[in-house]
Amino acid sequence: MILISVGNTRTLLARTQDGVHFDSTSVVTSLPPTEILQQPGLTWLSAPNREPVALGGVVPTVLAAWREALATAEVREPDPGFFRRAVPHDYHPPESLGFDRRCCLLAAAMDFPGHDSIVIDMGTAITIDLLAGGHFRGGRILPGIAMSLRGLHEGTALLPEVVLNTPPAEMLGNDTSSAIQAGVIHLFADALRGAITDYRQSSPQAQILITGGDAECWQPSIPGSFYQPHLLLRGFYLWIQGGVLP
Ligand SMILES: Nc1ncnc2c1ncn2[C@@H]1O[C@H](COP(=O)(O)OP(=O)(O)OP(=O)(O)O)[C@@H](O)[C@H]1O
Ligand SMILES: CC(C)(CO)[C@@H](O)C(=O)NCCC(=O)O
Ligand SMILES: [K+]
Repeated sequence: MILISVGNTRTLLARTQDGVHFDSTSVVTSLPPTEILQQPGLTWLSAPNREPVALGGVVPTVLAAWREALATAEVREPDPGFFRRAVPHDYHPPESLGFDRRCCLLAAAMDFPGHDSIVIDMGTAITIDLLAGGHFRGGRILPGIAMSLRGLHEGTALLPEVVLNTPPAEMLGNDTSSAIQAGVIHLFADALRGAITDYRQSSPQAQILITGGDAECWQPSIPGSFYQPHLLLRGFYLWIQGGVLP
């Protein structure tokens, strides 16, 4: 099966035989799907006799462009009813819960039944969601790391665009760049730790699953967390399969 997941910054293009191992690459979401399909390295996406394509994401206009570009393929889109049954929730309105959050919650619910999970997705935006007793209890949406750094640069005259070092940062910065490093790294470290502490008041045993473009370098600063690079793809696969495993 081929999986296409449209994120705000990057679009994941993946292929799997078993729903466990994923061959994946990503392209910038702003590139038109027709151009992506013509890239030499991606012929498996557009080859004749191609396998079924699962399509999902969080950018409606880009999803529409993909539907058009894939017109001749067998395109499968996730069924909200299945999600609702697999991961009951009170999100309002229910359909507004982001596709990427749903995929990660579904993977956590189906792969770790009986476990409560705090699901952290560090992408363009960051989400910190609580799955407890098999139900999605709600979560937090934060600006992402790259977006926050860009915001400081674009909203001021004197702050440069900074590339973030790997956490931890020094407590006190003594030049502009170090002060931004200290500010942004501590902002997110404190936000993640705070959410974990708060959520564990109701779910003391909750495990921490962390995924998304910025997850790998942040995982070590969240003690006890598990880096799950393919959490979204795994959930997307399970969703499209309707929970039936091969
Ligand atoms: N090659 C890359 N290009 C852009 N951002 C990257 C790259 N690798 C890692 N990142 C980091 O990943 C973050 C974006 O995460 P991700 O790739 O999960 O975004 P996304 O798929 O657009 O997700 P979302 O659906 O949350 O918008 C950025 O904050 C950036 O720092
Ligand atoms: C929160 C993001 C941007 C995270 O990628 C995405 O899941 C999204 O656009 N969600 C829709 C709004 C919501 O989940 O409430
Ligand atoms: K994401």
